[in-house]
Amino acid sequence: MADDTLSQLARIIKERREASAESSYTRTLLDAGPAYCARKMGEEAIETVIAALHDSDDALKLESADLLYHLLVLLEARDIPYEDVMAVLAQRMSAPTPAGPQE
Ligand SMILES: N=c1c2ncn([C@@H]3O[C@H](COP(=O)(O)OP(=O)(O)OP(=O)(O)O)[C@@H](O)[C@H]3O)c2ncn1[C@@H]1O[C@H](COP(=O)(O)O)[C@@H](O)[C@H]1O
Repeated sequence: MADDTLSQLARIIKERREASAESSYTRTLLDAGPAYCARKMGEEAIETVIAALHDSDDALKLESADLLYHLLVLLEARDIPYEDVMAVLAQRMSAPTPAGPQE
């Protein structure tokens, strides 16, 4: 279900390449290019860290949603299919788990 939501959002973001910039925030991000999208994602990552350290669970959920959206936009800006990232994760799940940090 959650994975389905992400894949649907990735599809909508791709479709927004054809939308008008006036009607679509995503289109304005894509028009600004990968470097701008990367900067926006970095800002959202920092806001997520701050929420994790100082804010409520609800605030962290909202920042996490912003972060996931901006990551998907960045992948689209770089023409990297969302499914390729999922394939990397799936491959890791089927591989032996690496050792964790040493004490
Ligand atoms: N999931 C999201 C989503 N999450 C976060 N955001 C936007 O990401 C921005 C968060 O960045 P900031 O906190 O920096 O907000 P900001 O200061 O307004 O942004 P800037 O002016 O600095 O760019 C906000 O404007 C949020 O509205 C999103 N914008 C769109 N979507 C989805 O993307 C799809 C396409 O949206 P449109 O492109 O708007 O049609 C739709 O399904 C939307 O629900």
